[in-house]
Amino acid sequence: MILSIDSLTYAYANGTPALNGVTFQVAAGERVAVVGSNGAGKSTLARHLVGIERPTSGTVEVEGRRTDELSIAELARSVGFVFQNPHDQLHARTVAKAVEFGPRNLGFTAEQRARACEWALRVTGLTHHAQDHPHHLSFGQRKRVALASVLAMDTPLVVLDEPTTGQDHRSLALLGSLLGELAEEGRTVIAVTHDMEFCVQHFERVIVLERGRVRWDGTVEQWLAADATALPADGSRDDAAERSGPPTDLERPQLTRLARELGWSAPVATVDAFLSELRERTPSVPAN
Ligand SMILES: Nc1ncnc2c1ncn2[C@@H]1O[C@H](COP(=O)(O)OP(=O)(O)OP(=O)(O)O)[C@@H](O)[C@H]1O
Repeated sequence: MILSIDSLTYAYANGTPALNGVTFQVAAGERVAVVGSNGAGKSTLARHLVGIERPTSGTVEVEGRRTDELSIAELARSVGFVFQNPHDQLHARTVAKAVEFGPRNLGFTAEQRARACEWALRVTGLTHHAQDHPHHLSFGQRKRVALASVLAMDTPLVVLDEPTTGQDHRSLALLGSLLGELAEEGRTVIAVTHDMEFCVQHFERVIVLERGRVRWDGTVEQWLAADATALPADGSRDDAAERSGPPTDLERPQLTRLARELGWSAPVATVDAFLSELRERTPSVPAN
């Protein structure tokens, strides 16, 4: 297992509880989407993976080593973290320098640095912006610079916090093919996201967080097909969650919800899958 989280509980200094007994493991090469409503604890969880936060109790192990025994610099060799807001990450005067910063800190040779940066700029579509000042780019482009600067560090685990925010259609396609490329290389990707279409298209496993707990953990197919009122992953009932109803259904893709409303049993999540199911049910709908 590249990541092993056991009974992770965390409360902020002001006493706000953010995580409550989170337990799951991730195998090398998996692509995992962490979803859940505002305040569920997703970003807090992501920050534990890079050591920005440390557990109040419980453990987080990356590549078999407990994160509370490692410095942030040591963890940076194993985990790359792309912040939700690129401002938190970009301090260099050019895009190229921003992307080179991490590999330089990790002690890459000049040749390794050049290769890693060239690749990271290319796969994020930024080669032509290498000499631009990051602050002169759009928000979506700056997010891709932040992504490139993490990819260039060549870590086995990459954690993305809301990667699709501010990305246009072309950039989303680029991000999708990049995730495919990372998977082929056997790198592990964990993304915190509110973007259900993105989650269904590019991830194989979904973890639903709710009020600091794991409410659901399974494959994308199981998640699409699951009953929205399913019990929490640990089999226990959370009274507070019960009172507020089952929010997980709201987090499924729009097309999945539409297909359910139409009474279709097959889980459908993309336009192609929807059309194919529709054509099967309604022969009068022309094939394109
Ligand atoms: N710096 C902080 N100090 C105190 N409480 C915080 C802090 N950051 C987050 N929290 C609280 O911790 C809980 C979990 O927040 P977190 O940001 O991890 O949720 P999230 O699932 O990432 O939400 P969102 O989808 O809105 O980004 C919330 O109750 C939030 O108000």
